[in-house]
Amino acid sequence: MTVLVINSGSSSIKYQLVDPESGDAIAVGLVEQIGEVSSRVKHTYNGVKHEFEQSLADHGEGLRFVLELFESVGPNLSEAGIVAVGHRVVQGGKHFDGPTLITEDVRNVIEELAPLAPLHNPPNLRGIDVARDLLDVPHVAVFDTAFFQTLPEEAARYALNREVADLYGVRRYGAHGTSHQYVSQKAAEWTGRDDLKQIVLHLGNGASVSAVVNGEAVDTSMGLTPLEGLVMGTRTGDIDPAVIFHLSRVGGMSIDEIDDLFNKKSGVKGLAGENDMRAVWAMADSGDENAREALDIYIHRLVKYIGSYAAVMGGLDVITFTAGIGENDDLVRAEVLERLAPFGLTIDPEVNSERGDHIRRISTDESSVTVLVIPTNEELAIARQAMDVVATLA
Ligand SMILES: Nc1ncnc2c1ncn2[C@@H]1O[C@H](COP(=O)(O)OP(=O)(O)O)[C@@H](O)[C@H]1O
Ligand SMILES: CC(=O)OP(=O)(O)O
Ligand SMILES: [Mg+2]
Repeated sequence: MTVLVINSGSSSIKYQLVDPESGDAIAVGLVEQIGEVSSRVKHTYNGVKHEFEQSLADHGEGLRFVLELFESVGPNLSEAGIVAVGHRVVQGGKHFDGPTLITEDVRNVIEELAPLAPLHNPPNLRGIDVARDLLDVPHVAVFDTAFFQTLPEEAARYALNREVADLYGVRRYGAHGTSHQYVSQKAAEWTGRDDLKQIVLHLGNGASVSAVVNGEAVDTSMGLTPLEGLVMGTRTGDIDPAVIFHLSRVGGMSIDEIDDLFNKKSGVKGLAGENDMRAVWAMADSGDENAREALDIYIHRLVKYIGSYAAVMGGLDVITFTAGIGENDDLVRAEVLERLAPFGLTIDPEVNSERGDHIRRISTDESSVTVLVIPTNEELAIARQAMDVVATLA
């Protein structure tokens, strides 16, 4: 019994054929640079990595190519015992508080919500359409926003005119919820406690932080769209909204140009010229002042959120780092935690510099807060949630 999981990002598709019970991945793959002159595809099956360079105009073409790879390289999908396809969908608005069977109506709601995740929902939808066309099994949407449906009103509502906000559905929906939920549950299991005050730092290309009390989210940094909050690979995160008025009135920029600037040309890339943290550290090490400043701004924003979420929760037991940067970048972790030393956080540098896919505690026995590194696994979480829906269909 297997589930095919499709995670379409703004310019990539991550996919896994996974056994939801054991958690074993039978095949995993990644399509990158979709829409550019040449896209890169990596497909791993039976321990062998197959790589391709291919022109793939959009996510639909990308997914078709992937499904053909399963035929040519394997495993053959018609013999793989697929019982469901799980789709990551970033924005579910107020409509969905859990995994949902994709019907025509559900598909149309995901389409209507596209303006609230313009970089994510359209590719999510292309993946859904192509996969539903080619694979005749239940398709389940797992929403990034679902875990944040419990946010208290004080965290979810902006101090924006109530009538306008309600008319246009303007509130904070959050994102990356599947990861925040998976990782916070793992932290509870690891510590053997479910009464924790936790901060989860999901630091990938997109990045967000959540405050979780007793397993429920009470605040998170992404808002109406995945643009709010932390400094990200290419996104500004928090910024005074008056910057938009200024760039429009004084800079003569259009709304679409500002949207593109904030989402794709800002963040670490807009400050340092590169968005991969490995490149940014290398630049900073060789004396590039803009790169060093980009890191300082990135770390400053993280420290600010950690402090404010500890205050919101009235205490803090566990901080967990996850996703590409959170799991792999020991220098970011060390600099963030160094700045929290006045609050009694102490770090074990040796454990912090360990590499690998294992859960580890990087704080010392004496530390006032337990600090963990926990690899996220959105694909496994999506597969298991898809199975929960399939179980209700029998
Ligand atoms: N060894 C590493 N050291 C530092 N940063 C890393 C390392 N590996 C990956 N990253 C960072 O992780 C990012 C990708 O994270 P990921 O969670 O896969 O993002 P997304 O899901 O948004 O594509 C890269 O852009 C890079 O900055
Ligand atoms: C919501 C979001 O930012 O997702 P990603 O990190 O995959 O871009
Ligand atoms: Mg991601």
